[in-house]
Amino acid sequence: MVTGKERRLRRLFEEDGKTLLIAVDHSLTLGAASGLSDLGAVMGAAVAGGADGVVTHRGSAARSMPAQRGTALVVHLSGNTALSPGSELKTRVCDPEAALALGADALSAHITLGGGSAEDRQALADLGSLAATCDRLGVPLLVMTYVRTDARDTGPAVLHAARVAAELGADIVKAAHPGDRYVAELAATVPVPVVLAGGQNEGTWEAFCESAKAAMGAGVAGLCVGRRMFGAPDPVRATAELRAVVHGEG
Ligand SMILES: O=C(CO)COP(=O)(O)O
Repeated sequence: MVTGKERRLRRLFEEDGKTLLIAVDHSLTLGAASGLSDLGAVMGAAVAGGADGVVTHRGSAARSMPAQRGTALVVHLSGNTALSPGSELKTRVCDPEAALALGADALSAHITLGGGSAEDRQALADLGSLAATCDRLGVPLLVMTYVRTDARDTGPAVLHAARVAAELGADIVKAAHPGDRYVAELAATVPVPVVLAGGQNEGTWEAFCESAKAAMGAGVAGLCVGRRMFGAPDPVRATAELRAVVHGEG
């Protein structure tokens, strides 16, 4: 028997067990951030460049996500805006059932840990409840993990938060790049596939691709890239190049 989660996970991960996700949830936080004024064009570029999935909010999914075989839809359920301080603490902005009605192949939620005990407890409670709902509905849960820490070396906190997400039922964990010396440990100690965020669009494109290639070699299952894709001069080409990195093509 194939469970609903397994069936849907196969729409996200290719035969090689790897996935390239393009994340376009930033404009809820930031407004029409650079490169995101036309979300339909960005999503079209993700599809044209061969992304395995697109992560976006419900309104954008309904309006702008092409119904394209081979490109999974991941609906992001968490949000907050930078109009007020504390935008890293998210609230639930979409029900799982509403996301499934839009055709979601997976759901995505954000947790930030390290901001204080009360905030951590709320994030853990919310995640526990959402993971149970995803189990009931047979839909995979991607958890985007973030940490607030004063430590100069954020690697251990990144690893801990990623492990927390898996402990509570995430099927895929997204983490920031924890630093070269922690990537293999991240992949080895989180018992579900880990995808790395792209991060700020800074440094050269070549250096980013080299770092992503090294991370793939160290065992991560893929990438979940936003700003470096939609901030690129040619987002279709950027996606295709990331696809080659993730799937070891070319
Ligand atoms: O998943 C992501 C945002 O939700 C990744 O975005 P960035 O690549 O811009 O860090």
